[in-house]
Amino acid sequence: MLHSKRALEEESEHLSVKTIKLIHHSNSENQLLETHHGHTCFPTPSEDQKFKSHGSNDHGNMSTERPFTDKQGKMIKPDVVLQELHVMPHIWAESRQEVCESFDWFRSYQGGVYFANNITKGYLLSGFPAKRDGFFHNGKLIISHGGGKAESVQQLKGETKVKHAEDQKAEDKSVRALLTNYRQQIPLVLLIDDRYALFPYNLGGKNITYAVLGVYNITHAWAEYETTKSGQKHVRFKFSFQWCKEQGEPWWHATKDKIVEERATLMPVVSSIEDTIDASPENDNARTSESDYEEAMDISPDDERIPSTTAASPGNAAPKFSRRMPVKKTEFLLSERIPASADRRCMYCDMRSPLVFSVGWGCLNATCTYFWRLPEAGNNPIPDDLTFDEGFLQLQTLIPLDSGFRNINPSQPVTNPQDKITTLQAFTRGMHCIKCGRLSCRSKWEHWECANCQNVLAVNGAPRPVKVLKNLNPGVNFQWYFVGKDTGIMRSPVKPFGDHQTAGNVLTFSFPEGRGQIHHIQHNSMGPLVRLDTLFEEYQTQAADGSLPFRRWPLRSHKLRGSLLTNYFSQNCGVPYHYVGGTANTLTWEEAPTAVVKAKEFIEERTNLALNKQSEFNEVLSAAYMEKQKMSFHTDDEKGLGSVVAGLSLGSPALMHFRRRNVKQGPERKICLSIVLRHGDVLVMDGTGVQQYYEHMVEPINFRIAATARYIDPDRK
Ligand SMILES: O=C(O)CCC(=O)C(=O)O
Repeated sequence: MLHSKRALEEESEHLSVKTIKLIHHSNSENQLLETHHGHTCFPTPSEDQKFKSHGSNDHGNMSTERPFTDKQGKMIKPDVVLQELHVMPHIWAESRQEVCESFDWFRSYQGGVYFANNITKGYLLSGFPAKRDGFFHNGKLIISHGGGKAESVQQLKGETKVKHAEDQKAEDKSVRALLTNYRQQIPLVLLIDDRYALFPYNLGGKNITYAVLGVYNITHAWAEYETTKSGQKHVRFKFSFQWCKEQGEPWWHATKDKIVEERATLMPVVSSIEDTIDASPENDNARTSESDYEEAMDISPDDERIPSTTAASPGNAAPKFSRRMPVKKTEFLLSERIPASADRRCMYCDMRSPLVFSVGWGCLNATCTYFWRLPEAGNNPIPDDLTFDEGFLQLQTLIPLDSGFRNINPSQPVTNPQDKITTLQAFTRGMHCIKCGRLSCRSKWEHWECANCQNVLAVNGAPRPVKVLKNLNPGVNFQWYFVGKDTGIMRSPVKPFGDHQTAGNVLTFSFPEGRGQIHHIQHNSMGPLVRLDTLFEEYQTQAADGSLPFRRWPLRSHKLRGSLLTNYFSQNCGVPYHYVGGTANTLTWEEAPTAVVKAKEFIEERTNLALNKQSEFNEVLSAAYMEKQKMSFHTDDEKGLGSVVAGLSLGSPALMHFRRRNVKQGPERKICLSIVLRHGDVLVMDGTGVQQYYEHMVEPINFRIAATARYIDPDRK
């Protein structure tokens, strides 16, 4: 159903029907746009701005020419000259991750509609426009389709693949959420990326991939039939979004001599801030396979809250994690809104639909038998070549914008928490640079840094003593390990070991068919705890002063726009480790921070004593996990890797899981072995088969540091 009956009844009265008059002045306040036959609506070309054809556009491009795909999916380059931007957007980014980690209003890594509790918070205008999408009044009125199910053309390994369209339904999650905003007149935030073909300005010229347009209200919602390239008709939901004028003029309207008033002068956020923790995007990791990557990106679109970067002002007390949607829950009656266009009730389905096209009124309720027909033209189908009705494209008077929407700039991170704890989830969120507007991920442990202008926000914390972390409950129903049924994994009896200084227990798990062993070297009360407690603090001190440069490194393969950083922070010493940062992330042993050198010594001592064999390591990857960070499934299949990999755990407990690799979904793909790693434990993966046949992941319960030692052939090719 297009609208609820009640909502439609409450909607506007008819207005006069006029056909749109084309005005040939681009970038003018009153500019109306032509609907091109069989193509997307786009601005009428001015002398220097010619848009020849708008079709699917799925390729990012930094030049002023925009690429499009033709009907066969072949790239074509129309002679589009984009206008220069005279100001930077107030909020912009180069990668999708920067947006999702730093901007409260859009946290969707995959879809274009970000919603929670059935309310849309952010909507991304990107490639794959639908017919009759439009950018009117220089972006104060935008017409776009509801998310998903569109026909799309993808270039995969040199091959063009067409993903066929399907009918959208009012119950589809993203359509449903957009309809809620429309019915309740809840504003939302529009963003664009550089693939959005209707934005007539050159984002690429300023290295902008994503830009936040601002806050809009949905003034109309309706359904259309769209004929796809393969000639089939599919239902598409369309929405018209109108700029909320309380924001002042849109930033892209600035001309050389008239810079638009800064949005910072708008009213501050007054919505309530709550201490709630939202689901962390698990955008891990450097060695992940495609399916893992997808799993890692699987953030619930029904996320309950709008996450906030942090609380309001620097230097304040405790960090706040999220803020609720500043929405009045009482349903707004559509009749209270000043109607702008002619709605009519369908005599067959009794539902109201707006008058959208100059060709005349037709029922735009997709479930009606007379959907997409013209009652005044013998119920003939609405033709494909359409122009918008002039009245429909007029700007409406909207209800005043709720104060909670008047400043959508992310608040600045808390840099000086009273409790000095700086490893909470809030500290993993990105920053919005107040100097240049860029959103940046927290990629460095020691501070936030703008990826554009290097503006720095210091973090004033203190090392966390291990005593508050090491006894945290891992939240599983086994104390030490879990072995899956029918996995063929055998466990040896607990074997104590020790000498005059140190002691512990070893548990060995043997994978079937000689695929290797896992040795869990546990510390016990006789273990070298003080030494390890000090080491945990030393790691933190050196990370905080930057002498141990913990970084989140870009993944080498992923499907997102821009770079994608690992979920955790890491630093490598010794032979470069290509999977995480390579040489850029590596210090030689001469330069190595003392914490790492001590960790390596401890791992060697412990491994040799417990397993009674001499292992030689020449590389240590240290990883630091703030609250909710993890390392997802991967294998250590670095070229030239020796057969023994041994990792020391410090800080909070963690769960380490193993599962078969290279097997399809099904029981064999399930986790076959889980081990609880505690402060001071060393976990040894023994045998090349462990990496060849299994993959592993680590999920810390809270703040944790790990040092994993390997031997890597320095002469590997
Ligand atoms: O955090 C850990 O203990 C796991 C480290 C790990 O899996 C790795 O470095 O490959």
